[in-house]
Amino acid sequence: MTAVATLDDVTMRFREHTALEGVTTVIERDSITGLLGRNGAGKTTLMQLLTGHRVPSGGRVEVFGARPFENDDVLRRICFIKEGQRYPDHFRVRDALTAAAMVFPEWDAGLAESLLRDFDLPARRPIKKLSRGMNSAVGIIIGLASRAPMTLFDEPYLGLDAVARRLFYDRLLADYAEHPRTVVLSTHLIEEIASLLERVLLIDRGRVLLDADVESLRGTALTVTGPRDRVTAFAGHHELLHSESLGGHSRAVVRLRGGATGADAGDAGLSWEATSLQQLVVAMSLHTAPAPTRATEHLEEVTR
Ligand SMILES: Nc1ncnc2c1ncn2[C@@H]1O[C@H](COP(=O)(O)OP(=O)(O)OP(=O)(O)O)[C@@H](O)[C@H]1O
Repeated sequence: MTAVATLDDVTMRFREHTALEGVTTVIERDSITGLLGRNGAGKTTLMQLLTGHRVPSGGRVEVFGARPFENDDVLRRICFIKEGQRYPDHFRVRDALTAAAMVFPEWDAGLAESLLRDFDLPARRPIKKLSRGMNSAVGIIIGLASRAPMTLFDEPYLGLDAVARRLFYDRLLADYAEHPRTVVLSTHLIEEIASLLERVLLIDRGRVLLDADVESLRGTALTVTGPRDRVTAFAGHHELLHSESLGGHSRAVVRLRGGATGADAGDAGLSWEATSLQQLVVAMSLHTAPAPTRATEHLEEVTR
């Protein structure tokens, strides 16, 4: 594994708010990493650190072996497509592409033209007159045609319809296969992009909750259902992420320990199914959310 970027014990504070705390991770060369997490988890902040838009309050960020902040040698190898990207008021679609062609050394004009056709974008229309989804498509075209060694997409699909999103995933995968590079993609549409991802970095309230190879995650999380006592007994041997009960029946999401498999759940008299990446992310994020009982206790304290 070769690292393109490393974050070492990184903290980012905004006055009294800590957006990231003790984040240590590696972004691998030529991989597609999904940056996941709930609203306000710290995904955009992490991308801003990787792209030199911010300097960490603590710890060290390195990209291509150096600190990215005000480092042209690093920054010219990075393309950052931000959520709701803005362009100069007078820019037409064509102007945005011409400007991008000057900024990115690996720019592929042929790819940009074919993407323009794919997304059905009018090259001469002023960008401020584009619909929200068309505006997002401009960012996606720039991100893909830049062929930047590290490309970051921060929730790139505001307003994009399902067909255009599918187009994005297909074109990304096809171009990535021919021109491997490092892609980091933040999204809430986990189910849609799960098959694209090679790595997943899950951030929860500023901390890393999961940093793993997607392949290695497969089969390690199960959703088991059955009589409550059996589910409880089985979950006791593994890491319980989430559970719900109705009458004497329970359903639980567990991360397996000790090389266990679905067959072990079957032997324990339970029904089981593999947990999808989305289910796993939701269960893990809920697992760390403040417990309702604690919130209630706090409320009671305040009322008293
Ligand atoms: N400039 C800032 N000043 C103060 N707080 C900030 C600033 N930028 C971000 N934050 C806070 O840091 C936290 C992380 O924000 P961030 O935008 O990184 O989250 P996110 O994971 O990208 O969220 P979303 O999925 O909603 O886009 C949030 O609580 C946010 O309010």
